Amino acid sequence: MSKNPEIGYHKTDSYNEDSIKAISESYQKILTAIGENPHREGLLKTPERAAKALQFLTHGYDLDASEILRSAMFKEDYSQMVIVKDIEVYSMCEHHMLPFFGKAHIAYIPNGHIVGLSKIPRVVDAFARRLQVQERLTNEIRDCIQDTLKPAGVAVVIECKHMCMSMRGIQKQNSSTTTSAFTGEFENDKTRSEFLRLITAHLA
Ligand SMILES: Nc1nc2c(ncn2[C@@H]2O[C@H](COP(=O)(O)OP(=O)(O)OP(=O)(O)O)[C@@H](O)[C@H]2O)c(=O)[nH]1
Ligand SMILES: [Zn+2]
Repeated sequence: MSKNPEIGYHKTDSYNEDSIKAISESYQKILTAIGENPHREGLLKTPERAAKALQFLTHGYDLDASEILRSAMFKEDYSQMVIVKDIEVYSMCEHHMLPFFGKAHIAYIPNGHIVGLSKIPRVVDAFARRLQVQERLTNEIRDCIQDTLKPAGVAVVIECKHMCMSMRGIQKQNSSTTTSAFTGEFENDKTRSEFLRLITAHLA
């Protein structure tokens, strides 16, 4: 898989064949362990398909989130809040390897540089497409933007539903989890409130 920041995400034709082979062999053993027959027709290609799916779902390990941001930073004299909201998040909890998914809302206040807007969702994906906990995902996005772009402040709010809490375990279908992380000017109540108001407002 590529680390090229210009690509920035996984290309479906660039699987790592050695790793696909190793994961497929493991999935074949899992099929046997759950009482299935991995040689029946419907399951013949399943280990390989599942291996490719897992490699896609964890392709963030091969991405350099800072490099993605650095590839599109522009000098600009704009110092108001920039918000990208409702960014779809798909990740996998590191405890059960089940999906958690929802939305991220991200803002920064430029300090000499702005960043190409698409790079913010790309940073989200680079960290989300790994085994994660929602809290670490939130902090990693904040730290990457703060350390690379060096803005006057960063705000990250993530709301997700965790399949490990709905389809198993406590089996709560409607609960969701919100996490947040702030730096700089967003540690100030007034700026943070403005951000929270804007991400809940329906402007369109
Ligand atoms: N803080 C946090 N916890 C998570 C996240 N994803 C899953 N978990 C929790 O991780 C915990 C693991 O707890 P354990 O008691 O070791 O696992 P378990 O026996 O499967 O727990 P139950 O889910 O309660 O059945 C559970 O409480 C999950 O809800 C996450 O992103 N952040
Ligand atoms: Zn879990």
